[in-house]
Amino acid sequence: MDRGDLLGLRGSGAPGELMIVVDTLVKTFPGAGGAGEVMALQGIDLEIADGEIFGIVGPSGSGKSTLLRCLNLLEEPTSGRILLGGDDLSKLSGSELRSARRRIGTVFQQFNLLHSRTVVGNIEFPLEVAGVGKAERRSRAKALIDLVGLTGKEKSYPSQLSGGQQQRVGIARALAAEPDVLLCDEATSALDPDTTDQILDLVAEVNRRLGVTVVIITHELGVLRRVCTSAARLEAGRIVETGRITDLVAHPGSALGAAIVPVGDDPSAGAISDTALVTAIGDYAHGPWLSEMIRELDADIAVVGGRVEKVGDVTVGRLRLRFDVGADRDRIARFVDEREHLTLSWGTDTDLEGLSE
Ligand SMILES: Nc1ncnc2c1ncn2[C@@H]1O[C@H](COP(=O)(O)OP(=O)(O)OP(=O)(O)O)[C@@H](O)[C@H]1O
Repeated sequence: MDRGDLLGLRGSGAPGELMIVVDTLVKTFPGAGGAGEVMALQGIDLEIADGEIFGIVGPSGSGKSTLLRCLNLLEEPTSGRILLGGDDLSKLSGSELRSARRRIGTVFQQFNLLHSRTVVGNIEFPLEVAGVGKAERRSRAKALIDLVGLTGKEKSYPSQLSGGQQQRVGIARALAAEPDVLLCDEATSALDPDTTDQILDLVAEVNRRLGVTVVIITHELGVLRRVCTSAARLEAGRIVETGRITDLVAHPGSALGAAIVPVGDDPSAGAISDTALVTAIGDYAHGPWLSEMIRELDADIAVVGGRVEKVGDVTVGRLRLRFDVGADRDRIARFVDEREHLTLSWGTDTDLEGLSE
């Protein structure tokens, strides 16, 4: 699929069309010192729609990097398939494989720039390797420098740039071959919080203007909140939950949703099992649903925790509520069920490893 001229800005891809399909992907490595095999990926199924910004999270050793390396064709799957825009990558070899590689750009945590080359030289490098002529290289590099906000820095070397500027070069270089997919491997982990936000905003702009599908490996909840449209959580080489971010947040049983909008422990020291976590999504989060609940249920309710977050461009409010002893849980459930934008679960949140604020 041709992403077109970078100078001509585009909207995102056809909604609903799948860009990446991972089908029963298994990856094993030989164990160290003759020990048995390490099964890094144990049958991953994943669908990523064209134009999405898809986050992948999980604790250390859960298989995130292995999955990313299978997606950018640095690792060969042991079994299973990866389809990119409908093409089965496992069936490609030689020149087809090389051109498939150019459909995927990768941005690294440590930028991985060539220190002996200028900004322009770094961005042009993948185009040189691909045999693109000089005039075309220059014009693409210029458009990308503009896009990532580095105009005036063309002749600087990486050592003369801040971390955020170096990552802008990393993003421009990854986009040089006009890929369909941008893979970001902990691309903001080496950056301070303000620079992280600027780089995330750039990734979102690239996604919107070029229509590039973005896959982000991250341990930062802020990344999921700020830019991701969907996410998957890995544990021990398997996907344990996946979905649109707003659906995960609204879903009462979702550990990832709870981590994205955490309410925290109940400081009133009562039993958590007696409290309910109520989530309100969108405009409803701004509305008087709590007073409605108190009126309609004629209940005494204490608010013992709460948080309101912007998740993408949707507001999500979560409250931990303590009802009076003997409250009618069925009636409370009915009240919530009758309202499309409210969900409720009783009891505790699960603590997730490998995620930080
Ligand atoms: N080249 C390799 N040889 C042997 N085992 C490997 C290799 N690469 C990864 N593994 C093993 O596969 C499992 C998954 O590793 P992977 O690096 O994909 O996890 P991760 O979720 O990216 O971890 P982290 O967050 O720490 O980077 C681990 O048990 C790891 O030790």
